[in-house]
Amino acid sequence: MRVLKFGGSSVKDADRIRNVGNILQSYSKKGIPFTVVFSAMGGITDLLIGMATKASKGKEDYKEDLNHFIQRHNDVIAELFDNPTYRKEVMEVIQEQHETLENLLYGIYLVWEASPRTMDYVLSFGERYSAFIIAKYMNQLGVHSEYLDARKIIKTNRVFGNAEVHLRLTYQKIADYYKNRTAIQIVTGFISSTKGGLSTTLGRGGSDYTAALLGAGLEADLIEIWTDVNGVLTTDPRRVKQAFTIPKMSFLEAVEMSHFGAKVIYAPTMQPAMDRNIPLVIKNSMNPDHSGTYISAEVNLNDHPVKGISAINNVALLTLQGNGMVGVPGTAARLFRCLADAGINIMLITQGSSEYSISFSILPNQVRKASKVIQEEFKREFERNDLDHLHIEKELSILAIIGDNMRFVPGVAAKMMRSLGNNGINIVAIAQGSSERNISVVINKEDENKALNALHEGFFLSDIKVINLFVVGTGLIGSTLIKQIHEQSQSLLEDRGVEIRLIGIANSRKMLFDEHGINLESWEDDLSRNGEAMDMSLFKKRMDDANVINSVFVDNTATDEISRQYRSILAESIHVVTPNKIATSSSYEEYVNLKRLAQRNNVTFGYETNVGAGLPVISTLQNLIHSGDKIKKIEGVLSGSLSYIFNEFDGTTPFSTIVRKAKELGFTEPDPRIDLSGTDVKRKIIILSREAGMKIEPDEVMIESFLPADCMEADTTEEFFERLQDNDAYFENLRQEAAKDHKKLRIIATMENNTVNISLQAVDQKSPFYSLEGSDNMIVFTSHRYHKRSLVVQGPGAGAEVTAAGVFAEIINIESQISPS
Ligand SMILES: NC(=O)C1=CN([C@@H]2O[C@H](COP(=O)(O)OP(=O)(O)OC[C@H]3O[C@@H](n4cnc5c(N)ncnc54)[C@H](OP(=O)(O)O)[C@@H]3O)[C@@H](O)[C@H]2O)C=CC1
Ligand SMILES: N[C@@H](CC=O)C(=O)O
Repeated sequence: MRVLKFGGSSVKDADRIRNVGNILQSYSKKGIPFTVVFSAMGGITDLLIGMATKASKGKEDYKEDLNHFIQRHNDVIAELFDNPTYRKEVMEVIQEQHETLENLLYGIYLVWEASPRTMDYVLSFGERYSAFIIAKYMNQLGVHSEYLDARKIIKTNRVFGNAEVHLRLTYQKIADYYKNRTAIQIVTGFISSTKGGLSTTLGRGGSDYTAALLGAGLEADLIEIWTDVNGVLTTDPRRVKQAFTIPKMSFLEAVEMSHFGAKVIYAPTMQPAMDRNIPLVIKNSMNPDHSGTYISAEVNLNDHPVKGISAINNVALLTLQGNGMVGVPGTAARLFRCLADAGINIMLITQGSSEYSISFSILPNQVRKASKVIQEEFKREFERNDLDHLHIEKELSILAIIGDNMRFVPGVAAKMMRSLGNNGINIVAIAQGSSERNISVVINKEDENKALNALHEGFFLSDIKVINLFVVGTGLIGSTLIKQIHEQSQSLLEDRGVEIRLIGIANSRKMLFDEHGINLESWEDDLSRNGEAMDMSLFKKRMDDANVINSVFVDNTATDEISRQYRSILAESIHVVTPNKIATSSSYEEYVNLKRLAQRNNVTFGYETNVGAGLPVISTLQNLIHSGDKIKKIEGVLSGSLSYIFNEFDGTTPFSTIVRKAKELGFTEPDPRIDLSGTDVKRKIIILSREAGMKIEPDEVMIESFLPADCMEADTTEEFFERLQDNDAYFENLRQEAAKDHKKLRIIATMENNTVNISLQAVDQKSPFYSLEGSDNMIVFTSHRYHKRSLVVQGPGAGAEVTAAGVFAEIINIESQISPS
């Protein structure tokens, strides 16, 4: 025998009832013996409560609710019953019920009173209507069924609203009633009666309870709870898109999950099933082929240590602390006794072994009462300052990871803390039950979504990791980066299990956000059409508000307006990746602070593309240093644009024309004066020197300027090009002087003996820099280990594709940092 139960959402209208009819018909055809419990149609119980409450206050508009109630049921009957005989039969009975309910409400309206006892009677109409209509409908479908009012078989005490069941009597009545019945019994959920026949109700989750009682009374093989989701999910799917069905769980795991907010099944209702060891299955009436979640006594040691993640939204944490608690027996007993006497439910308790404090969480609406009873109970201790003030924190959430096998697997708690810590989520309190089936943390409510996603990814989605991008700067590098991400996204997902989502994007004019991911094909149009005015502080706020895990801020601008924000962004545990060199080459203090902040917050500060664009220059240097090498000298051609300009400058084309070409090719900075003045090279050699261990400030770099003074006095880029043109002969002269000695012109930066300089040099064939091509950079490291022959990094040092690829690589590498294992 199976007991099936369908909740209100599964029978909320005629279509849904037809769907349930199909499910039951197929069971009947397969010859599976079953009985079915029904809740009231979705929304009906609330409607009944509303109309009775209005009537009890003398408000005549209860009649509107009543009409709505009558209409909803009449409509369903009209839609379901095409057979006139059945329709007539159903309507006659229902019509009578309408009148009874109408009279009952009128009575309440007259006496201005709806006691819990009357209320239970009013509420019984919801389940009685649904079960009766469906029983008749099943007969119309050809499935021999009978309506069973559960008040006949479920007997309770007289605690109206939340009655306690007389189990033995109820089981006996169930067994007796079902004996020798051939028709399928269609039973009202939620309602019951006293021995004397007064209507009672079973409280929250009552229809599930009815099913569990029937299961136990009939010694069923299986209880099927049909709802509108595919079983118990790993976590709330409205918060975590990737939540999925837990195929199997133990009774105790299900109890833990439901205590911590999972609404699929109400824990106490499972008790009869647990007592008699009857498995339950949670299924979706809208997706009957889905196997749902199977809940039984079985604990499978091969199962994942964590089955689900639950959250209780909005709790308060109270902390009682003071020296007067240390070593004093009975303090905790007094605390919890006074709270229990006040009817305050405690959801989580934690006490450090120092015994200096006890923290516990309760619902926020009970804080005032709790505070009052604690002040009274510990009046003397507070007066003598043995206890400090009661500390109250609100706007918190409890998150719990749940699983039977956690106790056998070391490192689960560590992984939980790491997943939260890596995403900058502060933990206010931690508790673990001695069953080790549950580890709970208290966090700020505003972090709840992010925390659920972080934990879900950490424990369940090791195969797919999401990186959420916030990109500022959509010029040459920014737009190339987005293009590359778009082209690569499918294979990244398939080959590396990395999903990159562009959540926010901005240029100097507009910004646009979409927490589900901005379209990587139409982003440009979307940004210009739908974007709002760019405001960096608002951009940061949006980033905070999105509160998504694994957030990466990418700065593709060339301005310090944006790089000034890194500090506060890193402090929020958001990774920063940037080709913009301004921050790392500004004051030494800023450079060190940013690196420390990133380290402290467990996030990446990625600036590999600051030197050599896509070339592995900084990482090579860092590897040398980390492995204990000492850098003696760094010498390099560090500017891609200047390299290109001097490689092309062979006397056939004027200098100024080649500079223009370098800009067109995307080798120069947005403002080419930054390259031609040596500022860009200066920034790069500062960064390399710092990486090599030198505490250098920008004003300590010596630059031998090679530009005529009037060029640098130009106010605009265009004027700069005109002045360069005026000086073409000067540059040609420099070139010819060098060529006379078979030399080539190169801008070379050097760091040696704690001094750093940049100069225009004419180099001969013996120089490693002589034979550079295109936008080549060449960086020569001489170190203790590389002293006979230096270590050389060479390759294109500028250009949109290589630079964007370098930025992209740093973003992808963050995946290893967010790896849960
Ligand atoms: N080119 C190369 O080979 C290399 C470049 N880099 C670095 O890459 C960075 C980007 O260079 P590139 O793409 O050529 O520059 P672009 O001038 O092409 O793009 C700059 C982008 O930044 C935006 N921007 C400027 N100011 C702001 C602001 N205050 N707020 C928001 N957005 C702003 C611009 O907006 P808008 O579109 O509205 O003007 C534009 O989208 C630079 O820091 C550069 O040094 C590093 C290595 C190599
Ligand atoms: N403008 C820069 C680009 C890379 O940083 C250069 O010319 O090297």
